[in-house]
Amino acid sequence: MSQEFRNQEYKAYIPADRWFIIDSTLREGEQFARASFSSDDKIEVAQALDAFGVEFIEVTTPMVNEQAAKDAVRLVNLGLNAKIITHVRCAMEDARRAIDTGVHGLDLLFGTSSYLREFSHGKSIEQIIDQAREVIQYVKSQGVQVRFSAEDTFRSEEEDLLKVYQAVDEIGVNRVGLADTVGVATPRQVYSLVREVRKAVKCDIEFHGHNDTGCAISNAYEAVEAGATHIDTTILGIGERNGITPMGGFLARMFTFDPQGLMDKYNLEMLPQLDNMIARMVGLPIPWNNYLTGEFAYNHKAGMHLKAIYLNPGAYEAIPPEVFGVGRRIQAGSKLTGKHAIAFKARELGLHFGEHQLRDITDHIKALADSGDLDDEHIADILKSWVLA
Ligand SMILES: CC(=O)SCCNC(=O)CCNC(=O)[C@H](O)C(C)(C)COP(=O)(O)OP(=O)(O)OC[C@H]1O[C@@H](n2cnc3c(N)ncnc32)[C@H](O)[C@@H]1OP(=O)(O)O
Ligand SMILES: O=C(O)CCC(=O)C(=O)O
Ligand SMILES: [Mg+2]
Repeated sequence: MSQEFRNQEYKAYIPADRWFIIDSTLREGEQFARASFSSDDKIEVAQALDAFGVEFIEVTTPMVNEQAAKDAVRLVNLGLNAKIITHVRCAMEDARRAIDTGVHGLDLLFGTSSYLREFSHGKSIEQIIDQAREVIQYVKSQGVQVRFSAEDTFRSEEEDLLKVYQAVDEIGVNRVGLADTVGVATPRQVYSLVREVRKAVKCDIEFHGHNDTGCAISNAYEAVEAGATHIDTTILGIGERNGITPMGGFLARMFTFDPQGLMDKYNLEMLPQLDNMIARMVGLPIPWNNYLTGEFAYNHKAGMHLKAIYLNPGAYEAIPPEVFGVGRRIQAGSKLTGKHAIAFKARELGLHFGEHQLRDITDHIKALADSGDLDDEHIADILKSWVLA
């Protein structure tokens, strides 16, 4: 099987050095129904993420309990290349506690939608800005990075958002964050709001997208296209409800624009290790249709596909599986198979058949497979018995 990888089919119009990953498996991911990471789990996850090459690791607020604070200290003390950031409410008490852990940055958030202003914290836009000023100035005075995010951005008024973002930009944040907290934004909305924010602030822009309506990956992609610099992901997409942008799916999306850039930046072949690690920790299997690492993500079955796949896998694969450390599955024994697939199977066994014989064998296999697929061993037995017949 020849693996000809046609790079010219990829248009590198979003270079991989234009964006960074903030992996939030140890923060948003802890909010997943089945996640409850022990201290040792957190160390294992952080070390794996660091070996993979993510630029930032976001961890749960130390306000959760004493152990969460100790865990943050332990993660910082690992001395990883990835920066450790903790995610806290925009409140002095939280900021002080976070600074005490020695983290490299604080991700502050404050809800700006009418829902959250009314039912969460009860603050007006002016009060949010005043409180943000005090907290941001304090964090900056401690010499660590600071980001301010308007929680529930996409159900907030644009006028309020721009007022808040411009205010925190002037106070001196490193990044502003746009959060699709309930996963309601469309890709076009994300693109257009990030464009507006891009024009309004000097600092970097982060995007955090939930997957309630299935747009988390496309929204993250649109955010980058519109000028976002940092994307929040979690391994397998775990998070509140049905989660956020999954790291693997996001990387698959971005790989198609700049394959070499991604390969230079991350140890992509570690992805199955990361996905398996989180599947084990949350006690669930990797979904069968998961991006890149799902059991059937690289399964090829229909005869028309198999013919081309044998000649060049790129014919039916956007991304070569080996780049992400996974393999392809050739399912040649189904009723949808074709003579080319059977001929390739025969050739693998050193057998060659004429056109008529091949047609007969294929028809025989298709007829048998009508009552259930044949595995490779069964196909091989049939091919060998045909030679002897
Ligand atoms: C969309 C997201 O994922 S946001 C991140 C969510 N993460 C977490 O909640 C982390 C885990 N949480 C916890 O351990 C706890 O909720 C704590 C420690 C943060 C707070 O616990 P409690 O004091 O018991 O409060 P509780 O969780 O019931 O209520 C939330 C409090 O945060 C306040 N709050 C909400 N958003 C903000 C904000 N951006 N800045 C400041 N305070 C805020 C609410 O007003 C409420 O305080 P109140 O009781 O004075 O009204
Ligand atoms: O802080 C942020 O930007 C995101 C917070 C969050 O998890 C959300 O809004 O869904
Ligand atoms: Mg979230």
